Amino acid sequence: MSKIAVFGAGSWGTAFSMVLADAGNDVTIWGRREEVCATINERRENSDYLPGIALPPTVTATHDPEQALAGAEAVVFATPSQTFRQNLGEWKAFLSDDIVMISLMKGVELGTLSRMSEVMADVTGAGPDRIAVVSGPNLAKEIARREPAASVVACADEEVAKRLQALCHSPSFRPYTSVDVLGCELGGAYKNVVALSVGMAVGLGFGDNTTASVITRGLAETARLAMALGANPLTLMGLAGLGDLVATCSSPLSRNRTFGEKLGQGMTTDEIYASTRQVAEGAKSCSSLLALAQQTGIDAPIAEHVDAVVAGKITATDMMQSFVARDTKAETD
Ligand SMILES: NC(=O)C1=CN([C@@H]2O[C@H](COP(=O)(O)OP(=O)(O)OC[C@H]3O[C@@H](n4cnc5c(N)ncnc54)[C@H](O)[C@@H]3O)[C@@H](O)[C@H]2O)C=CC1
Ligand SMILES: O=C(CO)COP(=O)(O)O
Repeated sequence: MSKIAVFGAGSWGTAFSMVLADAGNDVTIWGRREEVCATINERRENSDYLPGIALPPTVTATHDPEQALAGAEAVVFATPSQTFRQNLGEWKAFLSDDIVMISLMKGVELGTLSRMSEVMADVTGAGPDRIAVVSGPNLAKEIARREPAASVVACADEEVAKRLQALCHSPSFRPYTSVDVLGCELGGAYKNVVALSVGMAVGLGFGDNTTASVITRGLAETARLAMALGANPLTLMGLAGLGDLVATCSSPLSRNRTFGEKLGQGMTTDEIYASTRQVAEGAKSCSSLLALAQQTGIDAPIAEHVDAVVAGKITATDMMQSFVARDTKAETD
């Protein structure tokens, strides 16, 4: 039985802990709030994030990072992206020199424009063979209900990816390997921005033609940037690209789509932040992805418009009108 540490006792950290436990591992969650850890240990439930879901006996929680990491062969990170660099700086002292780090996070850092694998490399000095990501159509609540789903485990070292794949292959969770860490991370971060714009369309009362058009152009925009940065185009057609984009943009469970829906209904960004504790990564990553696209010389109208709506510079209605009115061009340009 392998011991795995999972940092982050929110929706996805907890649901992925269940996957790891179902796959036969002994899992220790590090939680920021002691009361959440106590509930997990005493009531076998994370009532704040996954109420009504019974946790397997091999999942326990602690607020002590050293204790969480003791004897762990891999550590999984599932906290918000924008604070991850600071968090990891605090946890770094407890990481062994050979531990493999896995990011579940779907954001790009503001300012540095770093992906989470790059933050892990910067902060710890670890090489690419110790850095991996898991990304795919994996809405936490559905995973926690053990509904069948697939995902991608990406690491530049294929042997490491295969080892991690075996660690998280459970009866309801099917991981595929990839060596395209960049493609998986950009697919995961960009789909949140596209889900914001789809949510806005839904909030404005538009139907399936509108959402399908935005989803498809969102995939084109994601692929344009990711390929310019060196991603394999097939990654964007796969689970961490199209798969996650479809799941997130279609599901009322998505926090990003819901955030967009509220913007479409006329709420302001501050009002939405005040209404939920859960992270909607796209509301921040729209700025970093836009900056990354500008730096790379890539046209990114969806990121540009979502960023402007989130910043309160234009309305969701302005965004939709502008999408249609933009200069016309060939679909493949
Ligand atoms: N929920 C989902 O369905 C999925 C989420 N993800 C990604 O996983 C990451 C985590 O998301 P969720 O677990 O859903 O978020 P969440 O909002 O449910 O939980 C976030 C967790 O991080 C903790 N946290 C918040 N601020 C913190 C800070 N400054 N320092 C340390 N811990 C902090 C919270 O207490 C909470 O335990 C995000 O990047 C998200 O995009 C990826 C796939 C699925
Ligand atoms: O990444 C996700 C599903 O794969 C979850 O999306 P949200 O963060 O929008 O809830």
